[in-house]
Amino acid sequence: MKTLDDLLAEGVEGRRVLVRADLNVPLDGNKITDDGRIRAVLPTVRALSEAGARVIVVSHLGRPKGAPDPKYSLEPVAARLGELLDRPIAFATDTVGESAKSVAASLASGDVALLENLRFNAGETSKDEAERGAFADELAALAEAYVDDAFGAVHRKHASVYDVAARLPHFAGGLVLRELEVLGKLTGQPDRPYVVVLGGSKVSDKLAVIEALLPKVDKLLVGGGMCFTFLKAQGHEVGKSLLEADMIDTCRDLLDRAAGRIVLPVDVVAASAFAADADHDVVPADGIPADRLGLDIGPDSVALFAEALAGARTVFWNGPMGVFELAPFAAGTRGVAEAITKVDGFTVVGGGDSAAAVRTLGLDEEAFGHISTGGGASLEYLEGKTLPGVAALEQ
Ligand SMILES: Nc1ncnc2c1ncn2[C@@H]1O[C@H](COP(=O)(O)OP(=O)(O)O)[C@@H](O)[C@H]1O
Ligand SMILES: O=C(OP(=O)(O)O)[C@H](O)COP(=O)(O)O
Repeated sequence: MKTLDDLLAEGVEGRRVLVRADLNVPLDGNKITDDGRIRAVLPTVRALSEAGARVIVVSHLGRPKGAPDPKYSLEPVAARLGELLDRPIAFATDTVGESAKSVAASLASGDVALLENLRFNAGETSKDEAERGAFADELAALAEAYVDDAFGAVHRKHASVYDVAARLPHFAGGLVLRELEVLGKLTGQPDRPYVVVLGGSKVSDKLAVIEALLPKVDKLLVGGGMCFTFLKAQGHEVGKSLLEADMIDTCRDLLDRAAGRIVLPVDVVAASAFAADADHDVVPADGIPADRLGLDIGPDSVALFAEALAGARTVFWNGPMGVFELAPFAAGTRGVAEAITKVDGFTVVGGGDSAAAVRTLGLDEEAFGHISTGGGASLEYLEGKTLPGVAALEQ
């Protein structure tokens, strides 16, 4: 795999370099609540800019539906990137249209541009190879070399992650290399007990991973939006909680095969609405009222999870235990995160929101062995899957 250092050694003065970053940061309106993913890619952007490249950064933000949606504009990210780099950033209001072309053409050596959200274009995430390829052609036409430093998106077979690499000389950025190196420690023979903690809201993505991960781990603790499909599979009512109805049978099968290694919450903070000021109570996990939704794990669950973590030698955590962005539902995430910081072993937390939770809840970042920018990407890597973005860089 060629790397950014190889590209820098070739010389980039005056060359247009397309940098795929994962700038999918959490937003509250248009305010960035955690800029960790922007900071993570700064060394790459800075190195290219200082070497005289014309740097064109691209990223997705959220999951817009293949068309422009102002809610998911990268404009606030451009402003923050400019502040952190301490230089003006040219922002294109489209990704491969007139604005992007004119911004790319107007860059001088060392200049940095950010293009609008890749996912405003249906071709980016299309399952149709020709449609994806056509979009990748347009992206590739903007530059002469491609650097992938979007670790958080390397598990996606998307145009900017996969197809564009086949169209330009391609190089792995420092963030991607470092993440693969550190996470590699978990793919061999991790010290045991090996405990994985899963939560968050990308339920269908992550349920698919559990199957492959289960034989490798000693305990799998499931909280967040993930746990309700399992609770339902055990025959409990989950009210209006997040539920992946077509995965209930899969969860039942996983519970049967896990022989007690899957640990579920025993209590839940159930709320009348998805809002900070909603009525809420701690209820038993098998007693969620029909008109309520579970927005956090309860204190007994935190204690149960902490007990399972206490003797662990290796821990991987992805996905908040609750809606930590709203204060009444942050205790579960905080409690489990604190338990992980006390583990005497190698601990990794991965995922845009999980890493943001560590920082915004004021936990000690140094107490974790590694904070990864990728949740789904880390999980699929741990699962032993070939990640499309990595495969594309290797070809
Ligand atoms: N019980 C729940 N119901 C709905 N959303 C939840 C619940 N628990 C956690 N979440 C949400 O999950 C989101 C993060 O999920 P995800 O993207 O899977 O994690 P990560 O970015 O760390 O990989 C957070 O925004 C959080 O509010
Ligand atoms: O936030 C991300 O992943 P994560 O929530 O698994 O950490 C990445 O930006 C990938 O986003 P996606 O899951 O919408 O493809």
